[in-house]
Amino acid sequence: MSSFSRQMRLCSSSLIKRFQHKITRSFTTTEGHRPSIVHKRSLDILHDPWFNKGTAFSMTERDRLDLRGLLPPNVMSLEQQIERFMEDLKRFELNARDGPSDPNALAMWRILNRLHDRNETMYYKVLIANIAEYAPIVYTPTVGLVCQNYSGLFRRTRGMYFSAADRGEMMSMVYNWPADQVDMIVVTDGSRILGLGDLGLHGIGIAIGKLNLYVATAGINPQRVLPIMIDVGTNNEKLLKDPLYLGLQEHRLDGEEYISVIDEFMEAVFSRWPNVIVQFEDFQSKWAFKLLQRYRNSYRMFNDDVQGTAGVAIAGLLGAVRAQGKPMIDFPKQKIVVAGAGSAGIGVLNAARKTMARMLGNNEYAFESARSQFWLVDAKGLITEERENVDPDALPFARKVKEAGRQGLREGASLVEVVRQVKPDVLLGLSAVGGLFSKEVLEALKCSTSTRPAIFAMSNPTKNAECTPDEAFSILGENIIFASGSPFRDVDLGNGHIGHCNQGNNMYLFPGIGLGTLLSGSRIISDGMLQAAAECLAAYMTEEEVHKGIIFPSTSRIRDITKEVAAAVIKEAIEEDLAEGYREMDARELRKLTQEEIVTYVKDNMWSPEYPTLVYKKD
Ligand SMILES: NC(=O)C1=CN([C@@H]2O[C@H](COP(=O)(O)OP(=O)(O)OC[C@H]3O[C@@H](n4cnc5c(N)ncnc54)[C@H](O)[C@@H]3O)[C@@H](O)[C@H]2O)C=CC1
Ligand SMILES: CC(=O)C(=O)O
Ligand SMILES: [Mg+2]
Repeated sequence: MSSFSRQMRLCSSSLIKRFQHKITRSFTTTEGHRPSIVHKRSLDILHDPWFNKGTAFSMTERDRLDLRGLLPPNVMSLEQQIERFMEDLKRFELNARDGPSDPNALAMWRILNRLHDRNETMYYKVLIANIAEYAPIVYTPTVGLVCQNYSGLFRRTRGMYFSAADRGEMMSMVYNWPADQVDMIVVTDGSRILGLGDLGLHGIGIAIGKLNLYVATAGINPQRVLPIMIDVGTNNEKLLKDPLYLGLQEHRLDGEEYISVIDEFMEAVFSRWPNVIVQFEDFQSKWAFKLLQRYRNSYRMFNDDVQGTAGVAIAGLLGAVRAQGKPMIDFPKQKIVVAGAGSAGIGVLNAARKTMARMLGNNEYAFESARSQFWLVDAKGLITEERENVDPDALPFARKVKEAGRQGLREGASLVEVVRQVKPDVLLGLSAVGGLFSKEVLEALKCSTSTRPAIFAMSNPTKNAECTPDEAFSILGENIIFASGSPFRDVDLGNGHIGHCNQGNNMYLFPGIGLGTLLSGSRIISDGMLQAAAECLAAYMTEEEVHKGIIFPSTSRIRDITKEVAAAVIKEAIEEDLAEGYREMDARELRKLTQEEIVTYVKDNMWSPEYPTLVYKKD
């Protein structure tokens, strides 16, 4: 290049730069401050890439554009949004290179999530057809990883957010949701997400995951589900310090202040959608029981961790009795050690005690004597009546001191000591402590008096399982029953036999409980309806299956089992005179249905993903 032409180029490029600089300056000083006129509001703006600013919408804009409640409460700048995006992108590159936390699963979640954002019909068609393969992606275990990385993964908003800062506004905010009909809400306050602790606002991922299953397995119409996060702060110090955290950066509300937020939320959603069903999910135990007692007789609600888990565990425990070649009625003779005295563990114990009492004659004496079948171990060891400040929910299961002494046990005895002395039929873990059923504990279980001991390692996600099926089968041999909360592969025992790994997860019940309640039109969810759901699941497995150690159906059959569970719930609601009907099926018509007709009624009301023909009509 000649020196002349080089000079010309330099000159023209500096001119262009100066000119560009001018253009940019004039653009930012005039255009940047001039408002853009939009002819849209609410979700339509968030779904429009031209106008969407995501979490950067200011509070005044959110009010002006009916966006309040549709976004996480923390307002971000564009720079912060980019920082969050880049951090996520870098983490993804790192994961793909070093493979720390199953990058494939997270990559699959992203691909499925993008499809979910683009085309719900296609998304659910894919999910239903491949439910066994993708339930572990949209639900446990991957959903746990998603919640842990939520601020990086957040793209298009989904669901609603009510925060402590919205007090006094919730009754009007619910109208920002575009659907006039909502059948199912799953709500969390993010305080105990799976076994991962307080994840604050990021817990919305679990509400989304559960509702994915409602649509895929119970056929609830996806236009009528609503995931909700109630952000009352977080006690997770890492999130409190994270400049990119999407939730309120203050400690959790407590006491009356906390209750008043939840009360306001319940009033607001039931005032707009009087027929909605609200599933409480992953609330820390401290509030799970209190809120359940507070609302269960006045609202259509249930707590999945307390009641759904209990039903699944009862079905599994009855399956384990059958697998021993005994009739279910022998259940009250089972010795059961439970590790974990939180919402899930106590929920299971209460339901198991009631089931035993019913089998023993359903009187006070039976209820009292059933309690001696349980040993409850928490982080401080065996719970006895000697324990100071014992949680009132755990108190009914505290062992009497003298009785424990006769068994060679004492207050605070370790899990291994308890297993050694009790020689239980069942060892059930809902402790959120991965590996709690150590080699020593499993060795101790060899002394079980059962012909076929059962191990339920129910904590989620995978890394929190109390033990793996490989560990259980390798130490105890093939003559055991094994179930885990998150999915594991069956174990090849090397002798031509397979060690079956059951998935013992409330996913087998909550969709059917919700669907059955909806279609029965029951105003509450009674103990009887929950019991009917559990018994239906227990009876679903054939003798042949339980003898092979298969006590829960495979996830590929979950849509069918959900239909049966829903029918059982409806039948019970009719028998208890709670059913008020649904749409054209009024209470009188419902009462006329045979068992078979109830199942058909359920099937006919399950949404299936098919493209409808669309026509345009002006408002
Ligand atoms: N498979 C399923 O369907 C379900 C599984 N879960 C799982 O159950 C676990 C617990 O849930 P929550 O009861 O709500 O939690 P939580 O945090 O309220 O309770 C955990 C309990 O485990 C006890 N614990 C802690 N360390 C222990 C140790 N070393 N030995 C014995 N106990 C110990 C604690 O003292 C506490 O009582 C979670 O991992 C959750 O994912 C919960 C619901 C359903
Ligand atoms: C499965 C479930 O609800 C939990 O782990 O919390
Ligand atoms: Mg849960």
